[in-house]
This record gives sequence, structure tokens and C-alpha cells, in this order.
Amino acid sequence: MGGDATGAGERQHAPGHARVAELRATPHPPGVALDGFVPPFPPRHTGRLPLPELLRRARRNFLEVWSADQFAQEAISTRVLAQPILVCNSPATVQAAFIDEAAALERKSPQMRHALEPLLGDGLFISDGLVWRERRRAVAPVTHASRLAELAPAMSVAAAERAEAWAALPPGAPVDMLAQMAELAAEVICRTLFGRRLGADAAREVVSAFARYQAVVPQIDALSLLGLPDWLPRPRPWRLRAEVRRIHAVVDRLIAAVMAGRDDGLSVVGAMAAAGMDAAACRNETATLFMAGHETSANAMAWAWFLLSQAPDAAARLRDEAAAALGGRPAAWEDLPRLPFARAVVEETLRLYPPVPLLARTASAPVDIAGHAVPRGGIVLAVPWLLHRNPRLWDRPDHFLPERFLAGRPVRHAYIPFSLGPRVCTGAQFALAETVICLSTLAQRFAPRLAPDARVAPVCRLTLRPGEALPMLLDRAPA
Ligand code: HEM
Repeated sequence: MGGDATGAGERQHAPGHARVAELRATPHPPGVALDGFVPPFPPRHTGRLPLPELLRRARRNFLEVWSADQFAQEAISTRVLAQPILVCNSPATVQAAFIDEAAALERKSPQMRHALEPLLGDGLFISDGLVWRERRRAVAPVTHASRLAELAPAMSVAAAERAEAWAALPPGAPVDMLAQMAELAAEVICRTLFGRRLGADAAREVVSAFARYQAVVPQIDALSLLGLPDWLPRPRPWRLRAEVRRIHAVVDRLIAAVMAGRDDGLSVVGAMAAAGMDAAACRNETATLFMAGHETSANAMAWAWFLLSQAPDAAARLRDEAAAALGGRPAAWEDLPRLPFARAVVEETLRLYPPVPLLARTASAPVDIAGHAVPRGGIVLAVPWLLHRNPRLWDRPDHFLPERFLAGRPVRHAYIPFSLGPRVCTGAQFALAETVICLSTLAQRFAPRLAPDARVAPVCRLTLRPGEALPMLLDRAPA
């Protein structure tokens, strides 16, 4: 990204930098002391990109706009066409923007709002002001940590069913792990929201519609960059509208079933309706929870399988831990304290491949962030993709080293996969429980291997995905 850097220093390239920029990661040889490996990331340029190239890259893959030295910078102040932008890339600047100045920086970016509005309406994820406050109050408690003991059985059952489905396939069967994890996460969220199974066909339909939605949604909001007002309608490709119709049809069908009393009385949708939410709000919040809660967890789990497939020592440690704690049965809520390595794998996965790689806000009033003046209408970003790989904050920032999360907690606000401040993810504890339960349950029986011809490259759409698919072979776990 272009811009004047402050607090900067030249990034020291690790020896073998050229190798780490390769898209294909080199597996860690088994039996060697675990010292991590460097999974793929897009090549990093040096110097400033000309504007047309910057915009081309932003449209194609937002991860490609950052130069090597920007990872170490505390803040990047720049302007793209008419739009002033400040990127916060240190604990202090992130705290200043997302906590200290949260009131003036509550509103999401025009790009995010226009990208998601067709799907989510005024849903919590993109609303602000009074609507956001009211919805947050209604929605946050439904997946709160205090309810997890009640919600976690849905995770265990969905993971156990996936294990049975995998066991029915021949050893080494090819699967698209990204789709597998998307269907698993959709099952979990569906049972949570609707108190019932989504059903294989509906799961597949909704998962592919979400993937296609992400593929067609514009990655940059050109009108805002040109300084045009927010109220001007943005073009909506017909394919985008078609995917929205598909997703809404499934969501509406499920809401209708709950309203007709066909849930088990525990569903989140039932609780929202009982709290007096009208039909439109109920649909928007359901779509929000569905989107926020399945894409993100699915990408995290898919990335974890990829990383484990390249780090046999970590995979063996995860498997041994699960076998000792669970003895072959599915993981449950009560098991979580005995699965610390699985949790560390998830946390390290979220560091390297944060499912939400970019947090964006619009200033509703002029603010000062650590000496950087942001005018009204300016965009303030925190980019977990950058912050989580800042060499001033992380030892060997590009290496996969789950053990770093066993050794202690990261520096405060250096690690923000779930955001921070008043708009922090309401499902963070839910997601951590879900991913640990699913990975530990499945790792006891399976050791997925990357398909020999697979090319894995992180791509930023609305979420950070390992490309359009993740081809893996479902090997059985060694006895
Ligand atoms: C690994 C999984 C997940 C990750 C990495 C993640 C990450 C995030 C992030 C970064 C945000 C804030 C975005 C911003 O500040 O602009 C967010 C918001 C949100 N997340 Fe999650 N999330 C995950 C799973 C979930 C789950 C499972 C649920 C619900 C069951 C959920 C519900 C929400 C909601 C409702 C919001 C909007 C909060 C608001 O704006 O007030 N998320 N999530």
C-alpha cells in the first residue's frame, strides 16, 4: 500500500526469504525437533506501488497490497484517490482507534456496508448507532460464553457425524476440505440458531451460495474512493442478487420451521422472536449470525488442517493429546481444559490466517490516533494480517509455531482475530470451543494430507480463504 510510514524501520528479511514467498509450503520432516515451518503468503513487494497497480491488487487480493516493510510499521497514513486512510499496526494505535476513539469510529467502512447490505440488511455486523446498540444487546447474549455448556453439544454431535461420514469413505479419499469444514460449521451454527439439522442438501446449497456471494461481491468501493456520497446506490451484479435470494430462501425456510414450533425450544431464533424482534430484524440477525458464524470458523478449521498436514509433529501432538483426553469419543465442552495444544493450534492458525483479515471503520468526527489526524469521513483500518506478522511483536512471525500460545499470552492488542473494543466478535468463545471440539474429535481418527497437485494460496475475499478449494486426501490416523 502507498503511504507515509511512521515509527518504521526496515524489515529484516529472514534468510531464505525467497523460499517463504513460494505459494507451496515445504512439509516439515517427521522426527525432527519442532521448529515450525513457513506456510504460504503472497510475495511482498518493496517500495511504493503505482495507484493503478495498487487498485488492481486490492480488487484481486487485498493481501497483495502490502510492502515488506509495512509489516513492521506502527501506522501507515495514506490517501487513495479522495479517501484518507490510516492503518493502525501496533497495540497502541489499535487501542487508540478501536477502544479509546470507538465512539467516533463505530461505523463500518462504505466498502463493508455496501458489500454486505444486500445480504444482511441492517444486521448487527454492519449497522451502527441506535440500531447497532439495540441489536447488540439482543444478539450478544445468545452465543455468550455463559451459554456455551448448553450450546456445545451441537458442536460435538456435528463433529461426530462428520467423523462417521468420513469413515464411510475409503482411506485416502479425496475431499475439498474447505467445503467439508464449511458444511460442518454450517451444521453447527444451524443447530444453534434453529435447534435442528440443516440437512445435507441445504448445507451444501447455503455454503456454495455464500462462496459465490464472496466471489462476486466488489472488493473495493470505487465510488467512495472517488469521494462520492454514501447514499448513491451502488451497482449490484445480478449474480449477487441471485445468491442473496438463494441464501434468504434457506434462512426463511428455517425461520418458518422454528415459528411453527418445529425446533426443540432451545433455538436462538426462537429466543430472538420471544424477545420481541420483528420478522425483518429476525431474518437480518439470523443471516448475520449465519454468515459471521460459519464462514469464519470454516476457514479457520480448513487452514488448521492445511497447516497440520505440513507439520507432522504438531499433527501427532494434537492427535496424542486428543486420544489421551478423549479415548476415541467425540470432544465435549467439559474436555476443553484438557485440550490445550488443540487450542494453541487454533490460536496460531487464527494468527497466521485471520478469517477476518481487515477491520475497517469510518470516522464520524475528526479524531487523533497517536498523533495522526483523521478527518471526518476518513477510513481507519486495523489489519490482523499485518499486525499478526509484525516482526516487532512476534518472534519468527511467518512461522507456524503453535507452542508460542502455550508459553504465555501475546502482548495485549497484538493479537486481534476477533477484533477488540465495543464491536468485538460476540461469538469468539463459541468459535474457540467449536474449532477445538471439531479438530480434536476428527484428529483422533483422520490425518488429512494435502493432495499432491494442490496449490494453496491465501486469498482475501470478505474472509481470508485458502483459494476456492482445499483438495486433501482423507488418510486414517496412524494407530
Ligand atoms: C474463528 C471464528 C470467528 C472469527 C475469526 C470472527 C471474527 C470476527 C471479527 C474480527 C469481528 C469484528 C469485525 C470488525 O470489527 O469489523 C466479528 C464480529 C462478529 N462476529 Fe465473529 N468471528 C468468528 C466466529 C463467530 C461466530 C461463531 C459467531 C456467532 C455464533 C460470530 C458472530 C459475530 C457477530 C454477531 C459479529 C458482529 C458484532 C458487532 O458488530 O457488534 N462470530 N467476528
